[in-house]
Amino acid sequence: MSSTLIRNLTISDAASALDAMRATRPLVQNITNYVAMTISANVLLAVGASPAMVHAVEEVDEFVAISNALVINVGTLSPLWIEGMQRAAKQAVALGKPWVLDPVGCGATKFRTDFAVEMSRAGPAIIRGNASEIMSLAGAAGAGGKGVDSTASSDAALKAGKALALASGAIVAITGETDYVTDGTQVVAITGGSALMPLSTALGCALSATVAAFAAVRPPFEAAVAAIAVYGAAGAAAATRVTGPGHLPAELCDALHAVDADMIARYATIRVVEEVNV
Ligand SMILES: Nc1ncnc2c1ncn2[C@@H]1O[C@H](COP(=O)(O)OP(=O)(O)OP(=O)(O)O)[C@@H](O)[C@H]1O
Ligand SMILES: Cc1ncsc1CCO
Repeated sequence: MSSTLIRNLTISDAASALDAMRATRPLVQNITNYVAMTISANVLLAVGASPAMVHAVEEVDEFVAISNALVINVGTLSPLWIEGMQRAAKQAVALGKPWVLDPVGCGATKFRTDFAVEMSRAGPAIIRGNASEIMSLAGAAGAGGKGVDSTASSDAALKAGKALALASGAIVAITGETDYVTDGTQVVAITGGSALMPLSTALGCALSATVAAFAAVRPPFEAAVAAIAVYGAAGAAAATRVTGPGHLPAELCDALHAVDADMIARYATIRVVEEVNV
């Protein structure tokens, strides 16, 4: 569990994390699904990081060693990829590199759920998923889910998210209309984004990649909050420029390229909803 006290985490912390991330341009290794690859790479480039989509078991040890952070996304899972994911997670933990688990579609099939549970125990710094995925990963009742889409609200998943954080030792980020970040004890709520975002595929996957970029320069709790606030602000700004979900990914990338403290303050909020007593 994170020992970072997050009481004072603000928009200006998110903006300073963004500056730090852009200053170092972290190399983010993505073992991600076929659907998410291009949008994740474009989002990372637009926000100021350097993406690489690398998953072959023969090269993951070397690639994790040169990366600053890693994403493991189980969206289009197959046995060969599983081996690469297991090996990459092990290497990241051994080398002290932060990695983010995106448990796409957890709950849809036993194969995917069992593997997501296995990976949640393999040392991720952060787990980011939609409400149904987080509830399923936590073993909570009523997770629902329709394939890779959520049928639950992030509010309903908060209790499960806290339990998952305590059980896994990871920071858990639950996305939806309101996004939550928790270490199992402290909870931060972030608003932003747009109801159009779930109508464009893989924007959650691309957010997980963004969270990894921030984890290269900030501790996991702060990284997750900052990345989600930056992304939510850019998503909300992008949504003002479109008439439907079709052009949203392009506008999102433009907004992520332009996002700064003013845009974050205008379109996102960060609020501590539970904190530890000190
Ligand atoms: N109703 C909503 N209002 C505002 N923002 C939303 C809403 N639903 C989702 N978002 C935003 O969309 C982004 C992706 O979150 P979402 O929960 O849809 O991910 P996901 O289901 O894992 O996506 P995918 O599997 O398609 O990659 C987040 O930034 C989140 O804040
Ligand atoms: C649509 C879809 N199917 C498997 S992964 C993916 C991307 C969104 O999660």
